[in-house]
Amino acid sequence: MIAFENVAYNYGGGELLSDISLRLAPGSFHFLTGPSGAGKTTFLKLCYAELLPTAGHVTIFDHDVHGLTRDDVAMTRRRIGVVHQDCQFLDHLPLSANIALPLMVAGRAAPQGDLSDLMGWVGLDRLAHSLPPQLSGGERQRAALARAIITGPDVILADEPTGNLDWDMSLRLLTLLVELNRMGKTVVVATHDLNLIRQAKSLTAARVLRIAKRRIQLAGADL
Ligand SMILES: Nc1ncnc2c1ncn2[C@@H]1O[C@H](COP(=O)(O)OP(=O)(O)OP(=O)(O)O)[C@@H](O)[C@H]1O
Repeated sequence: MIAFENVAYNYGGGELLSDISLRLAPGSFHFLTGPSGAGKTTFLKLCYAELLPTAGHVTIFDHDVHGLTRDDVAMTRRRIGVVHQDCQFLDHLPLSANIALPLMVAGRAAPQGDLSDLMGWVGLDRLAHSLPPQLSGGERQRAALARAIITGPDVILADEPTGNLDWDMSLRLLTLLVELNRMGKTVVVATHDLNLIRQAKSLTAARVLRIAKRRIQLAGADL
């Protein structure tokens, strides 16, 4: 689904990621961990062609990103839902409109039933008419997840989705991600939170990728 072959990335100050070869198989669940600044967000950006590798090949849905036209990138992005570390909303639009925004941008209408089902699933149905500044951190993160999946992507990339959340809310978000994976979605979650990863192991067969010294390796059972 997404494959890296001898990939490196360099912002200009030396290689941040080097010689990365891995494959994110359809329906897999991966955590990505590593110290702050190790390159987790950079790796995720390579997974949705926001960045192109400075060496090696990234293949997304069987297409090498170097050969993608701008239209191809737009099509590819529709199949990948991204929950950004610092999720931004349009503060003057109600939550339901914010969540439906990716569909509108794609020129598709959100069937009202589908939108309310999705908002119910993330537990935000009663906040459909609220404005983003009125939301708590956990509500914002669940809204960001709903917005990332409204187009029905095959892949969900979440960058520190539980960063500022308390444990109960982190678990709630994790449960949603695990449910999405059970529905067949390929999920990658970047996180510092080793407790969350341990908890997830009781819920799903997640693999853990660890970035260290510019390389990404499968972590052992010590987590
Ligand atoms: N656009 C950029 N230009 C130059 N350097 C950058 C750019 N974006 C990120 N970096 C640097 O690349 C390194 C890795 O950043 P990245 O955000 O991928 O790390 P991270 O593991 O996600 O960190 P954190 O856990 O703190 O979010 C950092 O040193 C960062 O300062």
